[in-house]
Amino acid sequence: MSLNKPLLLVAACALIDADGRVLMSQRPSGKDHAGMWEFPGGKLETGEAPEDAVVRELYEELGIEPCLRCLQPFGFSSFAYDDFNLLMPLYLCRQWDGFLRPTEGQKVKWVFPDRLTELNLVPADVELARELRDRLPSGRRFTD
Ligand SMILES: Nc1nc2c([nH]c(=O)n2[C@@H]2O[C@H](COP(=O)(O)OP(=O)(O)OP(=O)(O)O)[C@@H](O)[C@H]2O)c(=O)[nH]1
Repeated sequence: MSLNKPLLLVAACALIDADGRVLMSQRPSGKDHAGMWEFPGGKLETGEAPEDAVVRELYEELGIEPCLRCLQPFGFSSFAYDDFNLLMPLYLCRQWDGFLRPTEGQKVKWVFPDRLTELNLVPADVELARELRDRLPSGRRFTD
C-alpha cells in the first residue's frame, strides 16, 4: 500500500522521429535516479494542464515546440516511489518546431521501440516502455 505520500503529477512525452525512434533523456548527475533514462517532461505547475506542461517542459529542456494538437495520449504510469506517488500521463508526438538542443546538460538519444526496455529506465517508466515496444511499429524494417 502507498498511503500518506504526496501525489506528484508529472507529464511526459515520447517524441517519435521519421524513422520511428523514440527520444529518451538521461537524468543528470545530482538528481534522483541520476544516469537512468526517462521520457522528456516534468512536474505540472499549479493550475497547469498536463498538455501545457509537456509543451513548456519540451521547450525548456530541448528547445523544441510541439503543437498542442500533436500530443496524442498514450497511457499513464502510476508508481509508488519511496517518498511520493507518481502519476504521469505519457503523450506521443511526431511533429514539432525547432531543432533538438538539450539545454540542461542532459544526454538524449533516439531509440527504436524494440530496444527501449534494454535501457536502464527509471522504475516508473518500465511498463510504459514495454507498452511502447508492443504497440509502436518497430521502426527498423526499412533501416536494417
Ligand atoms: N520527466 C520525467 N520524470 C519522470 C519520468 N519517470 C519518472 O519516474 N519521473 C520522475 O518524476 C519526477 C519529476 O521529474 P522532473 O524532471 O520534473 O523533476 P526533477 O527531479 O528533474 O527535478 P527539478 O526539475 O525540480 O529539478 C522525478 O522524480 C522523476 O524521476 C519520466 O519519464 N519523465
